[in-house]
Amino acid sequence: MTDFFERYKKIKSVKIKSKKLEKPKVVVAGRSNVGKSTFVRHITGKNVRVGKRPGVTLKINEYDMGNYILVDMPGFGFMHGIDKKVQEKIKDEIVHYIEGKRDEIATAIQIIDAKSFLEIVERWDQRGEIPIDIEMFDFLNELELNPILVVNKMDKIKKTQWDEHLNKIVETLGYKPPWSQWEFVVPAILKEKKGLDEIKHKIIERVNKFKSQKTVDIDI
Ligand SMILES: Nc1nc2c(ncn2[C@@H]2O[C@H](COP(=O)(O)OP(=O)(O)OP(=O)(O)O)[C@@H](O)[C@H]2O)c(=O)[nH]1
Repeated sequence: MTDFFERYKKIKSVKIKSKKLEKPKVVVAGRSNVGKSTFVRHITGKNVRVGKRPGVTLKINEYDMGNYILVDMPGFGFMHGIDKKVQEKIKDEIVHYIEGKRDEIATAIQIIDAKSFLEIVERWDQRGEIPIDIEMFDFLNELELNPILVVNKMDKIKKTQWDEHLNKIVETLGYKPPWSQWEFVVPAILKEKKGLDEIKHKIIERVNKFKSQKTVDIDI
């Protein structure tokens, strides 16, 4: 009996060690052309291709960030010259990946384009469909990934209209204005690295929380 417990304890400690060695993942998602590659290039410091043509990012890229692994997902949504079926397949692959690796993912970053987000939402609403950006954000929340919503290209919005615009965005996602009460919202101008430090800070907070929760889970 004692032997059994000793052996069990040994196996358990090996498991704990190997779990602790795994680095949590942080996934980056967003429609095509929202500035995802710009973000990944700035945060990783590596030379990621930044394209003007939508749909440049076609595969999943992973970057070792020290404390975590940054996973750059392919851009989803409508893309010129890409078949609707292929677009659906990309979306399905993203969903499949995130669901499959849920336990390894500390958080997600969803980047949206401040201006086109509301325009696209309106268009989809008129068709009676759920806009893909909203669908993705709801999905990330349903999985309790506590996603960071990066509202990029704020330079396209007049400074005096920032609050009104951001309020509309949070309202569209089902949250009450003012937007500033929601910790997950980060207005950004990624091409000028504005908002980058705040995003980094939120990632680290979430990664640390994830790591401490993981340890508690395993010790029980
Ligand atoms: N105005 C403005 N443009 C930006 C900003 N950030 C990125 N862009 C531009 O938006 C375009 C698309 O940027 P990317 O970083 O390639 O976007 P992406 O989401 O990776 O696009 P895909 O590769 O198609 O998935 C480029 O022309 C960028 O220079 C920003 O803060 N403001």
